[in-house]
Amino acid sequence: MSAHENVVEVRDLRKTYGDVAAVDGISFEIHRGETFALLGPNGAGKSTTIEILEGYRERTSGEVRVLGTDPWRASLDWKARLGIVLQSSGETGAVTVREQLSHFAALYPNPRDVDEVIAAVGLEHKANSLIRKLSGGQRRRVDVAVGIIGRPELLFLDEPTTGFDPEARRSFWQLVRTLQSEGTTIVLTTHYLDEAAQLGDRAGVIAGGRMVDIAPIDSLGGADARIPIVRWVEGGEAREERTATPGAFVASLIARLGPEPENLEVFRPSLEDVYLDLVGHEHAADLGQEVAS
Ligand SMILES: Nc1ncnc2c1ncn2[C@@H]1O[C@H](COP(=O)(O)OP(=O)(O)OP(=O)(O)O)[C@@H](O)[C@H]1O
Repeated sequence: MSAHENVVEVRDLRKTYGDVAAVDGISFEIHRGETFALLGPNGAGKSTTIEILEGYRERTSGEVRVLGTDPWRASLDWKARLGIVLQSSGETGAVTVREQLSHFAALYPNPRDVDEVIAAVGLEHKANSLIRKLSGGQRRRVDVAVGIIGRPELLFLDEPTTGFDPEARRSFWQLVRTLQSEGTTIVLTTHYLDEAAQLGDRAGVIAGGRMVDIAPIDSLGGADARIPIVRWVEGGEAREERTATPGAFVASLIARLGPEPENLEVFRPSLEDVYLDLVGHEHAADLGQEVAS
């Protein structure tokens, strides 16, 4: 069996801030050409991990290799092979969209065409607008454009679609699919589980600085996580049964309780259910906020 080429290799990574272990001994690999989603609640350690991979933050201990190099000791040539879309750029921009992209394009050895990138992020009609006059979602698209202008081998997308309207998210996903088809390796952090499911090949779930699961997205939580659940109320009490044969189980309930068991429902746990189980229900409120915003 041929081994995957690892673009990212992390072994027992730790990062402490005083007494706080922001990242507490995580290990994972990312293969060339895959999209790896890093999931986890607020404060889980995702940004710290990503910033260490990008070479922005020094680790406390552990082994890290990104494109074969230790990011903390990497050269500018190495940096030119990465594309980075930070959580927020703080970009106020007294320049136009086209000027900004031309500026960044000039820093790379083999940049993409500026106008093609502007079109890819759907900003053709804003190419000559000052960045500070754009809406929040439009500025975010400029961040994405800057991230891909250098034709990166490895692209980091840290909550890329926060603030996008639904249509803009769909077109962003389309853009990511194009990058995937060109062979770009992508590290994505997101609180939108549908985004992870749409774009990710595998996901790592971090909680409290530890990797609680790492698997292809549709296998997260293990084989049993998506076994259907039957819920009903019996004698005033909520009951629940996990069963691979829900039809037969409901038939047995009907035989016992009559044709309409109270509050009967049968459902297969969604990715969100599996995720919440993995990170613990105390984090459900964080996710709720993200979904609602
Ligand atoms: N510069 C810092 N100094 C001290 N503590 C920090 C620093 N940066 C992060 N932390 C702490 O480390 C932990 C992990 O933070 P991190 O930003 O990596 O989480 P995250 O998973 O990216 O969260 P979010 O989803 O909110 O972006 C948190 O407890 C945070 O308060």
